Amino acid sequence: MMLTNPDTKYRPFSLGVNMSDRTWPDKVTTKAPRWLSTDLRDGNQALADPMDVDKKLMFFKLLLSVGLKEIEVGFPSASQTEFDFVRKLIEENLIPDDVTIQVLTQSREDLIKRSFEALRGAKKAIVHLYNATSPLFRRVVFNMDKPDVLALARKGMGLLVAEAAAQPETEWGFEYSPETFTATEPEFALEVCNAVIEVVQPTPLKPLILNLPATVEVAGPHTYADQIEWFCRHISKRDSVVISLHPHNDRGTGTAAAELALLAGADRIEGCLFGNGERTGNVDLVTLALNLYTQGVSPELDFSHMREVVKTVEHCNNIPVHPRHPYAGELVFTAFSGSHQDAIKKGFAAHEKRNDGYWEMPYLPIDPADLGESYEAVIRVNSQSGKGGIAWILEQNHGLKLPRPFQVDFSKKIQDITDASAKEVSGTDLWDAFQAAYHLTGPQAYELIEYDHKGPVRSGATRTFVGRIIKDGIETSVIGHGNGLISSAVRGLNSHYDLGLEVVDYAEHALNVGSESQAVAYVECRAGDRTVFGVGIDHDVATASIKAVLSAANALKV
Ligand SMILES: CC(=O)SCCNC(=O)CCNC(=O)[C@H](O)C(C)(C)COP(=O)(O)OP(=O)(O)OC[C@H]1O[C@@H](n2cnc3c(N)ncnc32)[C@H](O)[C@@H]1OP(=O)(O)O
Ligand SMILES: CC(C)C(=O)C(=O)O
Ligand SMILES: [Mg+2]
Repeated sequence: MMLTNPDTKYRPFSLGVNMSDRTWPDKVTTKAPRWLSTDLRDGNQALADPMDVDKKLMFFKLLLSVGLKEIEVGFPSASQTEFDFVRKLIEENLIPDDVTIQVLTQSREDLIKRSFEALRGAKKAIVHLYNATSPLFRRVVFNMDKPDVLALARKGMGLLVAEAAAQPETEWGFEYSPETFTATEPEFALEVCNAVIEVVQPTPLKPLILNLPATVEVAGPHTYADQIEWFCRHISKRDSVVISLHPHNDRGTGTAAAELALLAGADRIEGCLFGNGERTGNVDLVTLALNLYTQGVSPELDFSHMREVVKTVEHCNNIPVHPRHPYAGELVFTAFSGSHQDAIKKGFAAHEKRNDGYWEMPYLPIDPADLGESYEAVIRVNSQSGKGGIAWILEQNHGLKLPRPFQVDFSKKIQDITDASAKEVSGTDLWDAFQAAYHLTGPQAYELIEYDHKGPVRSGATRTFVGRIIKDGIETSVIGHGNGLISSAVRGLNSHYDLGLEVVDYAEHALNVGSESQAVAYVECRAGDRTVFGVGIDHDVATASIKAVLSAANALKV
């Protein structure tokens, strides 16, 4: 049972810095940060079955296709697989010149040496060393005082510098993480990082990466932003350090934390695609990048092949991407509900009319096409749907532009189907239902064989419709007079079959689907107190209109 009194079990976060003069809330992000993917390290270490070399390579290639330039490829001292993967990348020359690989190590001499062994012969590499700095870890995990922790960081970074000097053929970069940064006293985190700066002696041309992780997310995103702004203000040699973020998502605010901390002065973000990673995951690079994109800022990452990205990541991680995952889930561009569909349909029409390129679409913050998605999934129909969505699908798939009263009529018929089935109706089902509802397929009481239309083509002149119609299996000749094709046909049908049909509205348009050019005609008819609708499709627009009248006549039989 849930405790009613968490205050006897949990303490509120209290290591915040005093930042009443914070400046980040007024800032705007105008350029992409440096990105590092840690899918192959932090993501991988969180999998029940870590990736083998083949999967790591597949993921690595995917990251290259997305445009990642810094990739943490593993923890080579952890296992043979991790070591072998780094060797493979180097020995088989699989790392493009503009890409830098990074590896992680603890501050332990044997592990550091093994990491450098793994990296031998690399053109460029970043060695990333971490040790936890927070009071809890000092007390419980390391049994160390602050000076011991400082010494551990200094010693490890000193070893990195020495090992790098012994392998001068590689262009080295160094990264230091005070693990559990957000839960560390800010002054102590600063002291450790300044000590590391003393050891590494970075310069603006050879900067040190200081990665400030929310190893476990323990406070709100605004607190992380304050911590980062405070750190940026106080760190020595700010021009010689790259401030990197590494948010995890324990409170579900990893993305917010990264975005606010970026405003607070950070230069670089480490995370994983779709937020894989320890526990609730690392911050999601896809969401961060596309959040920038939809603000008109190029993230310098390419997700125009999103389905392929999702498929590969799902395969390598053996974890599905949630159907509602921002930008990537299979349902995120889909509206089932009527008012959303109506707004989207109107949005697309307005977009086409405006033709200024700007994306202003109700309910769709990004153009699915930018992610390589079609518009097919944008509207799907179930019992929550309305006429607009149904009309959209018929227009997208079959080119039909149903007049509004026709939309209302067909939507009622679909509602009956979805209410009865409690299921989604596919585009194919919708088309089948349309053809059946308006007698384009299936048994028909009235069927046109051929017709002729005679008489002077002049305004007000009487013309004659002569048609051969099959009615309930019996062929009949139908003759009617009127001042137009439709009126003469309707009169003919009324006098032969006593239908009492009256056309109250008519519409037609060309139908270009595939290579075929056809015409479609719609009629709305009254017969006594009944209103029926008819549709006809033919290569010839006049024939389409006769078929539409017969379709309405068929509706009277139902
Ligand atoms: C927040 C993060 O993601 S940190 C990265 C975590 N990733 C991983 O751990 C994945 C790879 N790790 C591994 O495969 C293993 O932990 C190894 C190979 C690195 C080390 O394995 P082992 O030598 O068996 O050590 P094990 O992990 O059990 O214990 C950790 C020891 O290292 C110490 N340690 C932990 N972190 C660090 C560090 N950053 N620097 C120095 N020592 C550390 C611990 O205090 C403990 O010391 P103790 O044995 O004196 O108590
Ligand atoms: C190793 C460090 C950067 C880490 O993964 C974390 O603190 O979450
Ligand atoms: Mg991490």
